[in-house]
Amino acid sequence: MKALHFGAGNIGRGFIGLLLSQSGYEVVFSDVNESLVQSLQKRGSYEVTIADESRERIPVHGVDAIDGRNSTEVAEAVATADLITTAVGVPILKHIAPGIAAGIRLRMERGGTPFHVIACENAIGASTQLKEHVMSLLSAEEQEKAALLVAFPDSAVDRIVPLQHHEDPLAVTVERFYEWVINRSQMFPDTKEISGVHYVDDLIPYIERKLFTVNTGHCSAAYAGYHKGYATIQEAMKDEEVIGLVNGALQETGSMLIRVYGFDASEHEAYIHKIMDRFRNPYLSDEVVRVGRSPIRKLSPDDRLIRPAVRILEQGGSTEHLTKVMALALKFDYAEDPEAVELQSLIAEQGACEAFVKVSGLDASHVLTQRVMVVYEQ
Ligand SMILES: NC(=O)c1ccc[n+]([C@@H]2O[C@H](COP(=O)([O-])OP(=O)(O)OC[C@H]3O[C@@H](n4cnc5c(N)ncnc54)[C@H](O)[C@@H]3O)[C@@H](O)[C@H]2O)c1
Ligand SMILES: O=P(O)(O)OC[C@@H](O)[C@@H](O)[C@H](O)[C@H](O)CO
Repeated sequence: MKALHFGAGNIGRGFIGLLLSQSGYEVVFSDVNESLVQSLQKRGSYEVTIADESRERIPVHGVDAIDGRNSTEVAEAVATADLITTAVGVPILKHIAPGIAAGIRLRMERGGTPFHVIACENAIGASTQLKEHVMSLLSAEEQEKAALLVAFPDSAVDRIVPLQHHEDPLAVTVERFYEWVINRSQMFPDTKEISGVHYVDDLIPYIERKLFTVNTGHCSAAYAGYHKGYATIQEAMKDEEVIGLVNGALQETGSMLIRVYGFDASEHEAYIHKIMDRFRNPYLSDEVVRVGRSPIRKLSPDDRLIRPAVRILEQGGSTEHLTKVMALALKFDYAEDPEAVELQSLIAEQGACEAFVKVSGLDASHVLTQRVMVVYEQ
């Protein structure tokens, strides 16, 4: 069984590639980073280290790589893979869509077997987004045929994998915890299961719980930590004010999630505590600028801040802490992050309110916009 995985980065190697390999797949990575591709081709293996007291080292053998810029090679790999996964970042999905569409065409011509494409990105409905990009490249007739050949089940992935600074470019250190949930109802029946994956019929409660707890809390620590001059999440999570903000934001999203999905309140509280402990993991060093990356995406309507806050307000709840995190996100001026640079220019040219309105999709008169502006000015 061959799995083609787009994105040989942190999650690609440290999570998805590892699990697929352990599940018996021969993993082929497609990446645009030439040196990464060459190292994987040359060595055919890499090592994952678990960030806890055990420092367990897990070898991943039998891997290969292709150059993601070589469209012929990508299409051929798509045409012959048993499974396709991605961990490239949501904005990159549209760039890998042409290769997938070309591979589907080849597969249709050759009468290939049905397969799944699973986007392992931090977004609601990432595989569905990828499907829309791919389908838009096929004719109406091809789309009809493709629907019988390829399905795009959505998924939720959770494992903290920081930026890696090892001598070995392929080595990757990850936390022990992981969770990979896939929407079974969007899959072809009788498909081989990936070991370690939790299959569910309704993914929405899982992806929202993950995104609005792990990622909401994480970016709260990142933006507050950056503002206070901390380099890592681990440093920021020693500051009582940051802890208070993270916990406050998670109590706000937590009350909303409990109300919408009927989660048990004490189990959800334990989930929050466990996540805050994961942020503190002393065996990891996770830079605030990684976790805060792409503030425009993080402040977009369906992401980890705006979507839960709007729903909380509709329920009559408090968004005091989330509002503060949004104002701090507007202050994230890290010069090496293209979205932070873009956001800061927007603020400089049009003012913070107009910039917030543009990225969040909310009106200037929306109560959330007004509250964020009050905190921002303070
Ligand atoms: N790191 C984490 O803790 C974590 C956890 C859960 C989910 N995620 C999600 O996983 C995704 C990847 O995150 P990451 O931290 O691994 O990022 P990363 O930057 O380490 O990896 C992304 C990889 O994609 C490659 N890439 C870029 N364009 C490409 C293209 N056109 N074709 C093929 N490869 C391409 C890059 O070269 C890079 O190697 C993101 O959506 C992120 O939100 C990350
Ligand atoms: O990858 P992003 O930019 O959506 O979010 C940054 C981190 O919060 C994220 O990568 C987490 O480490 C991960 O989602 C944990 O499962």
